[in-house]
Amino acid sequence: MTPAMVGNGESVTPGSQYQKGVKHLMESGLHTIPKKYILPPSDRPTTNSEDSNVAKQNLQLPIIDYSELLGPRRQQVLQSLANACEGYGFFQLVNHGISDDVMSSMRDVSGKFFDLPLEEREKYMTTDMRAPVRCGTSFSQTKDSVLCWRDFLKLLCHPLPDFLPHWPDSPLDFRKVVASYAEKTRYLFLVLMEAIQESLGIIEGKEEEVTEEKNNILKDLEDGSQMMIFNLYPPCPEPDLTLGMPPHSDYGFLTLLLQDQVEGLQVQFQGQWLTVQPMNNAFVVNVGDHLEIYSNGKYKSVLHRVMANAEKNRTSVASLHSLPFNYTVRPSPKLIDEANPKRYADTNFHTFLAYVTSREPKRKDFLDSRKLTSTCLEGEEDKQIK
Ligand SMILES: O=C(O)CCC(=O)C(=O)O
Ligand SMILES: [Fe+2]
Repeated sequence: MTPAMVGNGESVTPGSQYQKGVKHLMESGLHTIPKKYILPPSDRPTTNSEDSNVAKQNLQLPIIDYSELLGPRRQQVLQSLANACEGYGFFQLVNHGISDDVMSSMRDVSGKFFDLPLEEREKYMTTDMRAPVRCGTSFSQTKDSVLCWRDFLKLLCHPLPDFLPHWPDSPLDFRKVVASYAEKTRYLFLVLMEAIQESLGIIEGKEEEVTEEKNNILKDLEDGSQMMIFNLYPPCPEPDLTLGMPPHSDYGFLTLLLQDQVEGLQVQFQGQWLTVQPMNNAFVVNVGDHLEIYSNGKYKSVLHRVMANAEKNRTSVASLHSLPFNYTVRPSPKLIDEANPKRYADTNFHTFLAYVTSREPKRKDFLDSRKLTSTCLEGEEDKQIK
């Protein structure tokens, strides 16, 4: 995910009439969308493929059964996990052990937060990317030349005691519900990362001797960053002219997404935009840029976007996980040899910030900027960053 940015871009700078977000805009009673939200025809949702109907086709994502991952079928599930991460960059995670109650409480508090009066939400509006709590709108708020139909709340979550006191204390049960959900999703992430490393052949099965690499990366991920992103896509009077979120890939290793029953998420699959069918209480999990780098390109951080719709509010909550912010992400040495040279330059949060604050982020351009060409030598990596 490319978070909102610090900077002097002209899009939603403080004082702009759009700064208060699309929910606020809609409450003023619009019947058409302001010019600032209208995409050029080539970027509009229904004209992105030759056949406009294609955009409405559904995509059946691979399903990973978490409970089976922990049982005697682990090896088969690891193979399915590898296929999903290579072929789709996405899967649905079912039987994950987080109760329906917890999932629905999370959807509830998220809806209630966006229902708070603007004066309450406004307290958290900032463009400081390092703020522990950030309310905002669009995608890269200060850089987007065309705005998108989305409001958000972003919370840093780990270590919890550092951040919890900064979180909104309204609605009443917000902190309690989100803290419990954050810890549970974090645990799932760590179990998934262990399985993913096993599926990549980086670590051996559970019974085997613990390797050096297992110690390092899993330990680092345990101390890692977690950001919770609450998304609100209010009904849009002209959904064919804009998007809830533009095509992008996610920052981090994995994103665990909780969506409601309203369709909207689309994934790029074999050159087409396909809609992910909501599955009750499942997580949509996707590979982020850092896992693509760590796997040296084997697992794919895939473009996705969100459609706006005319009738319904849509909400989603994305939990993004990675290494601690000051750590470097690099391809695993276990996946590099003469036949598989290193394909990505080392990267960290600073590199990312420097990149995204200098331009309007588009599609997967940050990840692309980290790719090494076959002739690029280690020592030349820095040239690519600047
Ligand atoms: O709302 C969604 O379904 C997707 C959200 C998303 O892609 C993100 O927050 O990075
Ligand atoms: Fe995303």
